[in-house]
Amino acid sequence: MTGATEQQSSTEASETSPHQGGFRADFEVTTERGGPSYGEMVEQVRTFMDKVRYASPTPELADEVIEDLKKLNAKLDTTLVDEWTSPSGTRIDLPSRGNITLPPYEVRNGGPEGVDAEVIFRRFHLGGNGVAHGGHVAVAFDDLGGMAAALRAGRPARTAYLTVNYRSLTPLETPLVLRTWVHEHDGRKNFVRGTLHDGDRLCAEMDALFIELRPGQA
Ligand SMILES: CCCCCCCCCCCCCCCC(=O)SCCNC(=O)CCNC(=O)[C@H](O)C(C)(C)COP(=O)(O)OP(=O)(O)OC[C@H]1O[C@@H](n2cnc3c(N)ncnc32)[C@H](O)[C@@H]1OP(=O)(O)O
Repeated sequence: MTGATEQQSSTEASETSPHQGGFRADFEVTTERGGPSYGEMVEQVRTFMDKVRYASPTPELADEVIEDLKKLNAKLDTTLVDEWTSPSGTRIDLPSRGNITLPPYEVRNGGPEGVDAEVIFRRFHLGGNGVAHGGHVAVAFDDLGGMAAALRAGRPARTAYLTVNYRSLTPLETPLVLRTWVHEHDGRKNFVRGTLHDGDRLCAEMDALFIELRPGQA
C-alpha cells in the first residue's frame, strides 16, 4: 500500500518511546545516546564515504573491503533500535545532531528568530566539477529550514514545498554559512527563507513552506 500507511503503523508510540504522529512529541535532545565515541564513529563513516567517492580499487581490494563491511554491518545488526531511541538525529552535541544522512553542520545560533549554522559539504557530496550536488544543498536547507520553523512554532513542522535558487557554485570542504528564518507565518504555515554563503558570495537561496503538525498528525 502507500508509504503513509506504513509510516503510521511504524510510528506508534509506546511508554518507552513516546511521541505523537510522525515526529517526536517533544524535541528530544540528548548528548549521551550512543556513548562518547558515537560522534567519532559517524565521522569515520563520513570519511569512508569520502574515500569511496574517489577510490578506484582493484577487484581484490574491493572484495576485501566488502568482507570488512559485512563484518561491520553484522556488528551493528546486534544494536539496532527504532528511530525514536536511536542517537542519530538527537545528539545536539554533534554535527547535524549525529545524523549521518545530513551534510555536517554546527548551529552557531538557533532560536525563534532563526538559525545560523556552519555547514561543510564533504567530498562525498560531490555533484561534478569539484562542487556540491544541488540535492545535498537542498537537504541542508530542508533540515535547517525545518529547524527554524520548529524553533519559532515550538512544535514540529513538515515541508510542504521547498524551492532552491542556485546562484553560484557551492564548494566542497569549505566552511559555509547557512541561515534560515521564518519570514512570515499564518496559522500553521511558516514561510521560511534561507541563504547559503561562501564568505560574501551567495551560493544559494531557499524559499519554503513548513506546516506545523497538529498533535498526532503523521
Ligand atoms: C539547536 C538545536 C535544537 C534542536 C531542535 C530540533 C529541531 C529539529 C528540526 C528537524 C527539522 C527537520 C525538517 C525536515 C522536514 C521534512 O523534510 S518533512 C518531509 C517532507 N515533507 C513531507 O513529506 C510532507 C508531505 N505532505 C504532508 O504531509 C502534508 O501535505 C502537510 C505538509 C503536512 C500539510 O498537510 P495538512 O497538515 O493536512 O495541511 P493542509 O490542511 O492541507 O494545509 C494547511 C494549509 O497549508 C496550505 N498548503 C499545504 N500544502 C501546501 C503547498 N504544497 N503549497 C502551498 N500551500 C500549501 C494549505 O492550502 C492550507 O492553507 P490555508 O487553507 O490554511 O490557508
